Amino acid sequence: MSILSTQQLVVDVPNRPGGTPLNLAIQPGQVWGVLGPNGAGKTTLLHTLAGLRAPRSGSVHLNKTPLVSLRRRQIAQILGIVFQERMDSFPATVLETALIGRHPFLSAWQRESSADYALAEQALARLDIASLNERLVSTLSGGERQRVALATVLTQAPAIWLVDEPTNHLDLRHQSAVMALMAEQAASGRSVVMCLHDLNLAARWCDQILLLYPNGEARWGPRSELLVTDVLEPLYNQRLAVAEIDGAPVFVPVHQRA
Ligand SMILES: Nc1ncnc2c1ncn2[C@@H]1O[C@H](COP(=O)(O)OP(=O)(O)OP(=O)(O)O)[C@@H](O)[C@H]1O
Repeated sequence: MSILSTQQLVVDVPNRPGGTPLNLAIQPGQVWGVLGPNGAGKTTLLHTLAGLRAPRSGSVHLNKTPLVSLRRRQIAQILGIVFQERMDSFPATVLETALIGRHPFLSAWQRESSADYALAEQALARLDIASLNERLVSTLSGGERQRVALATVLTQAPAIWLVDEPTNHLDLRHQSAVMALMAEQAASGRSVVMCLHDLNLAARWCDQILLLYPNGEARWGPRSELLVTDVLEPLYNQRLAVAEIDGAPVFVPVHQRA
């Protein structure tokens, strides 16, 4: 399995002078939650970890090789990304879209094999959208599109998942199912890094936490050290109440009256 690491990484957030250099090692089996207020740089970090955006300084390594020295295809054989925003510019069906997950493993003119189709169909069934296989993605609801994006990466079967808001647009049952899928991926020796706004999903499903502050500062470590009100209230500039439910902390914003 693969290790994604950063050495003195400062992400290039426009108009921000600097930030805490990140020295992270994302190990197989780990689920990382990246948390922070709007604009803190979560998406920018994810794009930098994927090699889609150059860092301000420092570097990202995939299995000790600098990401910049790898070809996109080599990266895509190991690392899968679920973006927050998607441009579905080509008319494609759900099944055709999921099959894109196999493209890093095919040569330029090679057609998908029956094994590739089987992987895509299994992934779509796992995301509960097998009945939509023939539908054009452009006709799907927001939650259905989100599940197609996740099924495409599941078809890719990467060792490292980078996921921007995995539960975007999903109803409660599918939120829970997708987080369980991420945990399952980690349990099978893969690693998952996901940006989250929902502290309660992070508290239940992530074991490592990275907090990004609007001024570029960062803290990271085990969930038990960082998902506490003393740390989270200043991060979000928001008072929180906390209770334990079903074995995990649940955070609720407390309205401050003027
Ligand atoms: N191309 C760009 N030009 C100017 N500013 C940009 C550009 N891309 C990102 N930014 C700014 O960089 C900052 C970090 O953006 P980013 O999308 O990484 O934040 P985020 O933590 O993911 O936010 P959110 O929680 O709202 O999704 C934001 O202030 C954003 O406006």
